[in-house]
Amino acid sequence: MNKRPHTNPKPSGELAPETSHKPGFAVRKAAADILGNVVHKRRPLDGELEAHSGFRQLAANDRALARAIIGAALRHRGEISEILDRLLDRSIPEKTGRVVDILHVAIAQMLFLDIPDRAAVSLAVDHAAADRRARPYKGLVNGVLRRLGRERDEVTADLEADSLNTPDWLLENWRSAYGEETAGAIARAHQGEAGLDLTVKSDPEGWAKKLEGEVVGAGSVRLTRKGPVEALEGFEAGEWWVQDAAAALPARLLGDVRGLTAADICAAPGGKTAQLAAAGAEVTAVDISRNRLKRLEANMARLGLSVTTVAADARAFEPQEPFDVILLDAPCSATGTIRRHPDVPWIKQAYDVEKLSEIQRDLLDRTVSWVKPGGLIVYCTCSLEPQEGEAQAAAFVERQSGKVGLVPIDPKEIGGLGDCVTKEGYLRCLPCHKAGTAAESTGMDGFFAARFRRF
Ligand SMILES: C[S@@+](CC[C@H](N)C(=O)[O-])C[C@H]1O[C@@H](n2cnc3c(N)ncnc32)[C@H](O)[C@@H]1O
Repeated sequence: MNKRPHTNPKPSGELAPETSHKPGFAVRKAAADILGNVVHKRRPLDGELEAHSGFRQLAANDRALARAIIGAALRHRGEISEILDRLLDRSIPEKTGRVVDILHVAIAQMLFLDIPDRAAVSLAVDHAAADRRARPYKGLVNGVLRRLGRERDEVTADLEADSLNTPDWLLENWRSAYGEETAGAIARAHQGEAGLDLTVKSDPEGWAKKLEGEVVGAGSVRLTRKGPVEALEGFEAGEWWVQDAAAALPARLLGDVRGLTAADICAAPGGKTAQLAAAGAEVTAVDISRNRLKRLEANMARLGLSVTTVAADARAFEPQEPFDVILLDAPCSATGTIRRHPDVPWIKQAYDVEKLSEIQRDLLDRTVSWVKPGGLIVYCTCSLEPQEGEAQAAAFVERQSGKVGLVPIDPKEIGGLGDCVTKEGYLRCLPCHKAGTAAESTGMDGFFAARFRRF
C-alpha cells in the first residue's frame, strides 16, 4: 500500500455512561477498540476478541456483526485510509482517543457492509462524544462521514484496492515470487472470506450430499450454507473436522501410512494429526503449547482417534526411536491464511518472516535424525512467502546433501490439482487457485509443502 494508515496509538477508552446503552453502540465500541488494538499494537485479532470483555458480553448476533465490521475494516484498511486522506484537509493528531478507529469502523459499515449510512454515522458520532480524548473531534467525525455519504462516488473513484489493501513488503514479495498478475489475483482473493471446508473420515461424496456441499480439492467437502458447525450432522459422531482444502493436502503426501509410526511436529490443533490417525498411522503429536495440545486432545476425543501427545519445544525434542515418517507443519507468518485472518497483513512484518525462517530451518534440520533411513519427511507452512517455502526446502537439501533428497509431488496424489504443483515438484497453493468445479468454489489457503526422503 502506498500510504500509512492514520495512526492513533493511545486511546483513552473512557466513556460517558449515558451513551453506552444505545442499541448498536456496544457493537461499534467493541469493534473500534478491537480494531485499534490489532492495528496499533500489532496484536492478533483472535486474542483481542477473546480478551475484550465488551465483545464477550454481546449477544451472538451482535458478536457476529462486530466481527463482520472488524473484518471489513481490516480487509479494506488501505482503501479506507486513502478515503480518509481524500476527505481530511490535514491528518488527525495523535492522542485523540479512538477517533481514527471510529472513522474506520464507520466507513467499513458505509462502504463495505449493508448498513445504512444514518446508523453508521450517528453511532460513530456518539462514540466520539463518549470518549474523553475523541470528544473534541465529534464534529469532524460527523462532517467527514456525512460528506462521504453525499460524495461517495467521487471520493471512492479510482481506488487501487489491490495495492492499497496490501502492505508494500508483502505485495513486493508476491510480485517477485509469482509475477505481477498472480500477485494482484492473490490480493484480490483476500478481499473475500474463505469458505468452510471439512475433511471427512470417508465418503466425501456422501457427506457433500448430506451437508449440501461440494467435493473440492483432493476430497474435502466445501459447505455453502452458514451456521454453527456443531449443529451439523456428523459433528457429534466425529465423522469430520474443519480443515481448509489446501491444509488437507500435505498429510496426503506421506502416502499410505497404515501401520507406520508418524511424528506430527507442531501438531495443534490437530487437523493433520487427525488425517494421519484416521489413515491408520500410530501418531505422536508434538507441540510447544500445552493449551493448544489440550484442544488437539479434545478434537481427537470427539473424532474417536487415539494419538500420543508430547508438549515440548520441537527444537529440544528427542524421540526414543526414529519414526517411519515425519510431518513438520512449521510455525510461519501465516500469510496464506489472510482470507480467514485479515489481521495478518497488519500485525506481521518482513522481520517476522526472517525470524520464523530461522526456526523453520532449525526444525527441518532436526527431522533428519528423527526419521528412519528410507523414511519420508513432509515439510509445510501456510505461508505465501518463498523464504518459508521454496527457498527453505532448496536450502535444506543443499545443507543436508547426501542425507536427504527431494521426492517431487505428482498432481495425481492431490486430486489432480495441477496448478498447485511447481515444476520442481513442490506443493504451492495460492488463495486465487480454484479448489472445485462450481463457480463459487474458488480459493484455498496459501500453502507450501515439500517432500523429502532420508537416504
Ligand atoms: C501452523 S500451527 C500447526 C497446525 C497443525 N499442524 C494443524 O494441522 O492443525 C503451528 C503450531 O506450531 C506450534 N509451535 C510453534 N513453535 C513450536 C516449537 N518450537 N516446537 C513445537 N511446536 C511449536 C504452535 O504452538 C502451533 O500449534
